[in-house]
Amino acid sequence: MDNDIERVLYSREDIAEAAKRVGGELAHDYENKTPIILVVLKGAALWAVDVMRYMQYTEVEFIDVSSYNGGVASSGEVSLITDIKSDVKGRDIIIMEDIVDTGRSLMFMKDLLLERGANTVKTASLLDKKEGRVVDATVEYIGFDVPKAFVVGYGLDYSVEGKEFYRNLPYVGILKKSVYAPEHANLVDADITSTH
Ligand SMILES: O=P(O)(O)OC[C@H]1O[C@H](OP(=O)(O)OP(=O)(O)O)[C@H](O)[C@@H]1O
Ligand code: HPA
Ligand SMILES: [Mg+2]
Repeated sequence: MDNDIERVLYSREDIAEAAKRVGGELAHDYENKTPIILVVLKGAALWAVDVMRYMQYTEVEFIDVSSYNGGVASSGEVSLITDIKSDVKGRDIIIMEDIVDTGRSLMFMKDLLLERGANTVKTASLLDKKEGRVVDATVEYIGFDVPKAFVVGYGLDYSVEGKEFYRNLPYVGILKKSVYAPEHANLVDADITSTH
């Protein structure tokens, strides 16, 4: 799998430091509050666990939304796969994301939560790809500002035909173009699947 990575952007140690920093900021800003950490499945699971260790009181909820039905481009439509279990009315919500790219997933969730009467909705994302934005979605707590490239690792996947790859890499790196656009290299499909 490491062979499919063009360049490592953030090491395991860089990410641990970012989680400590963001967790500290959240602990400070939500002192004496009872926020709900809303983990966006599946990609944000690793980052969310790291960050919440630095916080005091939190409740944890999960939501699963999807807009990348395989491949490297947003389908443009966000679908709600699994809804939140608890009532968010009057609550302070911290959305935990691995990446905010076009911003569509985040916008979809913010609208949903505010419509249901959440008191505040803020976002803590491992990565903020500002150059990818097509809607006006803001991230309040950012691990790293990431350049406009398809990145994988530390929760972020590249999926082909329902199979997910690279989520378990302990770092974040740029995926080689030859993996998803074989015409850019001397690779054929068979080589791609055999490299994972
Ligand atoms: O800003 P956007 O362009 O909407 O992209 C960001 C979203 O895309 C990814 O999720 P994905 O749909 O791939 O689901 P996954 O986390 O299960 O891989 C990522 O985890 C974010 O939720
Ligand atoms: O760069 C990305 N990598 C993986 N998943 C993503 N979902 C949105 N952007 C990305
Ligand atoms: Mg994905």
